[in-house]
Amino acid sequence: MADDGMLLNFSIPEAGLIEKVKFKGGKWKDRQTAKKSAEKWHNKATARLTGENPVSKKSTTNANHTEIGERKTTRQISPETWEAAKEHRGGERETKRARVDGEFKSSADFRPSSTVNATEGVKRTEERHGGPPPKQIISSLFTYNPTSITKELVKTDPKNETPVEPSNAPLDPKLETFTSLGISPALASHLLNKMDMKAPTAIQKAAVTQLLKEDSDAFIQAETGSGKTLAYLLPIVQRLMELSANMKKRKAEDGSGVHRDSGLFAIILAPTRELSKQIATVLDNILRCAHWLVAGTVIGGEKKKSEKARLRKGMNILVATPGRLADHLQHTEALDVSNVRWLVLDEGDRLMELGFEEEIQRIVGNLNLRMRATKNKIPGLPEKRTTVLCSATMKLDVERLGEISLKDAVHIRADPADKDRDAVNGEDRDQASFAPAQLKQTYAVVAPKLRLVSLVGFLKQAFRRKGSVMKAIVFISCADSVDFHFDLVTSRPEGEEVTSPKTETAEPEKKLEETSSETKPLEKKSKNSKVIQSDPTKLVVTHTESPILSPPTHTVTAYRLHGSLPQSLRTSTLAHFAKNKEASVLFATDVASRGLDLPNVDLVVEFDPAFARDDHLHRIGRTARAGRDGRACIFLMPGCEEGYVEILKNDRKDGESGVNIGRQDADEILKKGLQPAGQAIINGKKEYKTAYMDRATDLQLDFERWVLASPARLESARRAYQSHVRAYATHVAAERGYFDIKQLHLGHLAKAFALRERPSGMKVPGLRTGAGRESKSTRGKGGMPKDGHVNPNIPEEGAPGADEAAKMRKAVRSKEKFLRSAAADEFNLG
Ligand SMILES: Nc1ncnc2c1ncn2[C@@H]1O[C@H](COP(=O)(O)OP(=O)(O)OP(=O)(O)O)[C@@H](O)[C@H]1O
Repeated sequence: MADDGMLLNFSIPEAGLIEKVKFKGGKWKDRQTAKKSAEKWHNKATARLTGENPVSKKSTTNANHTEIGERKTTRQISPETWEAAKEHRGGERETKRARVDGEFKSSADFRPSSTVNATEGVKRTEERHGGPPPKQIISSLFTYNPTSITKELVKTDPKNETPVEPSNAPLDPKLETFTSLGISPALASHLLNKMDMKAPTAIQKAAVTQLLKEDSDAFIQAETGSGKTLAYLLPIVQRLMELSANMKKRKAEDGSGVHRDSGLFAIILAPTRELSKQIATVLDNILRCAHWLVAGTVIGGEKKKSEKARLRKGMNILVATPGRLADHLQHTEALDVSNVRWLVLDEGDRLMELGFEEEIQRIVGNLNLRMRATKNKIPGLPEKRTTVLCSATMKLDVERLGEISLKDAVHIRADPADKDRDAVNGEDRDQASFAPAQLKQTYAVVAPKLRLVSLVGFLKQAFRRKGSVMKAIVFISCADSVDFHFDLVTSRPEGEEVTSPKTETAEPEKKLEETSSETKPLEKKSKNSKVIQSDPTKLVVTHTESPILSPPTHTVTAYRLHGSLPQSLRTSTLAHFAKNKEASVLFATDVASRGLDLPNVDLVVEFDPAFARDDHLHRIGRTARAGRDGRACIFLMPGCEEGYVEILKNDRKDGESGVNIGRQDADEILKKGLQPAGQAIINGKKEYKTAYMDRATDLQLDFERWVLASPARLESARRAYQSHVRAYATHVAAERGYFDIKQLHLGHLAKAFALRERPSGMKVPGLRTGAGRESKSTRGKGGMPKDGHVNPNIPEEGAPGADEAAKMRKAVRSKEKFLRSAAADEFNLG
């Protein structure tokens, strides 16, 4: 009705108020796109005129931040939902939550097993926490994402790429042999025939020559997978074999050579039990050609009594963890170290990182003291002890370890030219360590909202062709997040049996009261409320098949590994993963990054970038070992994180050129991983080029529903998210410019954990406790870096653009508040 009293009375034509345009000419695809957007606009405009609900007419794929109860399984919002949303925004009636049928209509790839629908899950959460469920935010995956600032560094045609010579491979057996380094023919033929080692690697050549020639201390530095273990073991075994032969010649006491009672001659210290066991296995393999030499381990994890009994029986080479050895030195009389002439500190930087400085000081002091007190010297035994420090990377704390343990040490490197090159390249690259040259590195630029689906897409693509990727390791920043991702990818389709022959379970140890399987969802210890899942029948699953990652042709097994798992489980999981000859993927924290020699790992994914460059080098070093090929991909978020490409360039000896560093973005990953090759016909329609977006959206919604369907999963997702954010704040100061916590979009990131809640309203009862990565002194309140810098892009109050700035400041403040509230405990990285 018009203001002047005139009454307008006309009917709406059937075709609508606004005439529809016909599109002619051009490509069919362009016409379709134009038609669709015109239709959308037409519906909206008609609805505005008629006062109808526009969304009920048309799909709302791009509806951003729809604060409503729950979305239907298809991406259309029903009239009831629309009503509910209207009421939610201040309508008169009581807010209704939209119904969800819990059915997975759209994704062929992923269907959760639970028959519990999302609304019931939320209700149960509500009962548990005694309050209304938090508002749900269902945002589109493909809108409001930050834009990337990097481009492909060097676009080379793969055909024109010159093959890169492996840098950690064994040398040419025609030119170099073990015997030419001074290794006895017996030992050399054992290496060849029983261990399939024809020639030494470059670091073995340098180290064996040096350590057989002189008794001076040494620092062995070489890239990952270059054979450092044999580089220090071979000279020790060779020298002991010579000692034994000499004793036989001299007809010592009982006329025999070295045997287990002759004394302990060498100690090898490694930072973890896993590594110690690995070294002990290599040593046992070598000693098969010198069976009179006996090796043993003291690494904890078993009763000290049995370790003492072994020490009493006698051994010539001991592999130990520092804590346990220091303990035995103090309390086990049978442990006589007066004859120890070789001390090896393997993975030196990790020994320091794990805080073994004091123990190592005690051990070195003890060895010095007992050596001086020795009266009965064995003829042929060196006068002086040789200490060898080993590391793939060189950090300040390795230098400190060197100060404690080494005297006038020789620096042994694989390529003697490295020193000269360092001198030319200046301080930054001095003593730098590099990734193996043959390793192919890529980085994936993925916005926070797209991280979860992109990871799944990436892995699906990697395992698509049988035999293309045998084993992959996905590095994740913290234990909670490992658990979440493992549980998600191992969820079973509806109605399928949970128990599978590939599922390994174990009773949890006292410290870890948790369970993680589809039927027995993740429930964890609550620190504050003591709501503890202490049912001893609950089991921990560490490996099982992953339906979502398995292509139709074969099965992919998923594993998980982190420091909060009981030692026995960690060991058996690693052993199982190492032996598995089928496609498998290990989700792990940095506990799997150092020294572990897992065969046939073709791909390393750094889903969460490492806390420091050295850790990154160790992680990617799990592949491309001993001259073999390997691939590594790091996920970076658009923006400041992309600056990390500089670090990737520095991984390479060739430096700045950036050759061999490829770039991918989320669209590319999703297209390859989720969209089948060729053009498919779905529901009678030809798939169009953005089909991957629909698939990704469906997958994301499936994940979100999976999380919502059980209170335990919801809790696990929240815990993973919060631990992840706190871990993010602990990147080393030098790299915080790339990983700036203040630039992190917490809301978007929540979507990567399949959460639909605001970060500020998230409550996690009883986060897992555990040692944080950095000491308290290096972290400020709430896990924020002490030197957390202020974003220079935010103008001061009163300055131009101050309104926007005020909003940004508010966002930053609430982010900090969230971090503080979430950081009551240390996050668990182990
Ligand atoms: N001379 C050789 N010929 C063939 N293979 C070898 C040789 N030396 C070592 N290897 C193999 O190379 C792999 C890596 O060896 P090792 O674990 O000692 O490397 P590393 O330098 O200690 O690596 P990291 O720094 O990651 O600990 C092992 O599988 C080992 O069997």
